[in-house]
Amino acid sequence: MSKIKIGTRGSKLAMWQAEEVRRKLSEVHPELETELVVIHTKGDKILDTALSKIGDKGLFTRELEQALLDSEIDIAVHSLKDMPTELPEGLMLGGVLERGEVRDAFISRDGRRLSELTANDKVATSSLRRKAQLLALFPHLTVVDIRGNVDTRIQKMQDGHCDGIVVAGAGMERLGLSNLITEYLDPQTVLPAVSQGAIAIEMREDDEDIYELVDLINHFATWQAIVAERAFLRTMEGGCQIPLACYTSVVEGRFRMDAMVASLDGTKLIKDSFECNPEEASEEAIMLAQRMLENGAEEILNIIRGNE
Ligand SMILES: NCc1[nH]cc(CCC(=O)O)c1CC(=O)O
Repeated sequence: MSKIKIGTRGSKLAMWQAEEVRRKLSEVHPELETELVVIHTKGDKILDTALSKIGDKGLFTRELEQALLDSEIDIAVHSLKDMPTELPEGLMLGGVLERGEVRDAFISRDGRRLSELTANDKVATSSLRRKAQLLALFPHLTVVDIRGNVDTRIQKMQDGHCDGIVVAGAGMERLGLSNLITEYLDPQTVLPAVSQGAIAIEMREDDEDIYELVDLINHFATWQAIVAERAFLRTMEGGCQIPLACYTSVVEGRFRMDAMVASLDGTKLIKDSFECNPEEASEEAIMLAQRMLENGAEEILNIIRGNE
C-alpha cells in the first residue's frame, strides 16, 4: 500500500476530521501518500429544510458510500453520529479515532447561560434530541429550527434568528471556536447523540490491506464504547427523527451508559442506565434498549411514528 484516497464532505468540520485521519495515518505509515477527495452529499445540498422533516437516513453519508463501492476512494471519513446503524452491503466500519469532546455546548448571543433565558428567548437546534431535552429542562423556552454548518448557525444567531444555539462541543473545538462557548451542558442532563464526538472510518469489507492500515489507528476504548452505543441505537430502531440519546463513560474500569428517549415536546422522558465490565457493554446496551422499550419508550416511538 503506497497511496490512499480519503473521501470526505467539504465542510470545514469534515475537512478537519479528514485531515486528522490523514495525520494519524502518516504517524503509523510515514511513506504513505494520501489524497483527500471531496464529495458533496444530499445533506450539503438541501439547506432549507429541517433535518427531521427530510427524515432520510444516510443524508450525509450515502454519496461517500457510493464512491467507496465504486472504488473512487479507499476510505470515507464521517462524523460517526451521522452514520446509520445499518451500512450498505459490502461496507464496514474499519475503525474510529479517539473520541473528542462528547458534550453539547450552548452558545448565547449575549453570554447568558441557558438557565438565565426567559420565555421571550429563542434557542435554535436542528436536533429533536436537543429540542426534547431542552424543553424537558426549561419548558418555557421557545425552540426553533436551524440548519447549516456550525459557522453558518453562529452567524444566523448573531443576525438575530435566535438568542442561543446548542451544538456539539466537538465541532466547536475542531473549528477553533471554543472561545465562543457560553457553557458545556452536563452530559447526564442533556445527553449527547449516540457516538457524538467520534470520527469514523468506513471501508470496503473485502479490502484487507486497508483494514490492516486502519486497524493501526483504531482507538480501542472508543471502539468499545461506540459499538455498545450503536447496539443500543439499533435495538431502539431510532434514526435522527427520534429524540434518543446516550452518554457512555468508563470510570475506574467500569463501563457506564446513561440513555434517554423522549417525546417530541419533552413532556415524556424516559431515562435508564447500566454499569458493567467493558467487554459486556454491547450485550448490556441491547438489554437496556429492550427494558426501556417495555417501560414506555415503545409507546413514545409509536406516537412519533404515527405523526410522521
Ligand atoms: N449533525 C451535524 C453534526 N455531525 C457531527 C457534528 C459535530 C461532531 C460530532 O458531534 O461528532 C455535527 C454538528 C453538531 O451536531 O453541532
